[in-house]
Amino acid sequence: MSWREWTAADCIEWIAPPTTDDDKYSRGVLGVITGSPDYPGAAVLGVEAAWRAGAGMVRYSGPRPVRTAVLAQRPETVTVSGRVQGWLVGSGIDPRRRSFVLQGDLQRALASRVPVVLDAGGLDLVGTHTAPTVITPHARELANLLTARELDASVVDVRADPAAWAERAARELGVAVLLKGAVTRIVDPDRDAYVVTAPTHRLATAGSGDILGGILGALVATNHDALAVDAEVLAKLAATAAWVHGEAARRASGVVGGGPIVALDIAAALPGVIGSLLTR
Ligand SMILES: NC(=O)C1=CN([C@@H]2O[C@H](COP(=O)(O)OP(=O)(O)OC[C@H]3O[C@@H](n4cnc5c(N)ncnc54)[C@H](O)[C@@H]3O)[C@@H](O)[C@H]2O)[C@@H](O)CC1
Ligand SMILES: Nc1ncnc2c1ncn2[C@@H]1O[C@H](COP(=O)(O)OP(=O)(O)O)[C@@H](O)[C@H]1O
Repeated sequence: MSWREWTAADCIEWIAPPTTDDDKYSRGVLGVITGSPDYPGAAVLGVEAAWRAGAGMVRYSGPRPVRTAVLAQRPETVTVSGRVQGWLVGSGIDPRRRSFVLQGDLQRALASRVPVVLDAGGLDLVGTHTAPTVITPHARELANLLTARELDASVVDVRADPAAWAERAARELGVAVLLKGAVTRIVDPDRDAYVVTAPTHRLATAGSGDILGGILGALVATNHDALAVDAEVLAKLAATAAWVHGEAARRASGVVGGGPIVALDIAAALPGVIGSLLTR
């Protein structure tokens, strides 16, 4: 299998600017089930990134205190259920502590025949999906997921040969895989394989992966028409999300002379990155 470095030029096709005929629904509605009383921030970060990456609407579902935190940061967010064209599920959820209500919401999302981004505490739901799905593990999460499926892999194994394990996971689980790291690898079950090399290690900061989930969720929602006719688009959207994420972190850090950034800084830099892709 050959892995190709994904570039800015590759991203352009997947960054759809709104047109005269668009409204918030046609742009793409992202449904988000993330966060928990232990990790409310993960929900705030993912929702913020989804808005900043161009979703037409973000619908958030989660426990009341988390909803309150999400709305405090981003009052544009809708918290009633309704039609969605993409799901972002799992960031900031502890898979061992999912409530009955949450379990029902997750099952409905996975059964809804709408494309899904599965992150963190939603990763174990892979296999119950009914539409094109991309999982976004880091090395330890991928090792845990594979081991739970009796495909024994340690974090050391995954780190030693991330490409092979990402490919194996895509094949065995029937989903696109975005394996996070300083080099992010994206592969789909039909073997399209892309690499995104992070332009800054400042990305390695808590909550950065939650931001990536929001970007990818927004891209899934805004490209719902293309995804409906070709599931392979999902790997390209995932590679675009990783590239945009890295570039936003590079820009955010540049503003402070190459210094430290926090996850929300990455989200704040997204409109500039997307705008400059559109004017290339
Ligand atoms: N502000 C927030 O609410 C935040 C919530 N977060 C959420 O916290 C939950 C747990 O996240 P973590 O996965 O960091 O779990 P933990 O912080 O519980 O770490 C679990 C284990 O995974 C290892 N690990 C973490 N990142 C790794 C990597 N890139 N490669 C290999 N091993 C790695 C750690 O060393 C640790 O042994 C997730 O649901 C996540 O979405 C995090 O994103 C941090 C910020
Ligand atoms: N050393 C590194 N250099 C560049 N990017 C990194 C590095 N380590 C992690 N990343 C990126 O930072 C993000 C971290 O996500 P994740 O592991 O989910 O953390 P969190 O759970 O705190 O959000 C991922 O996009 C990953 O690719």
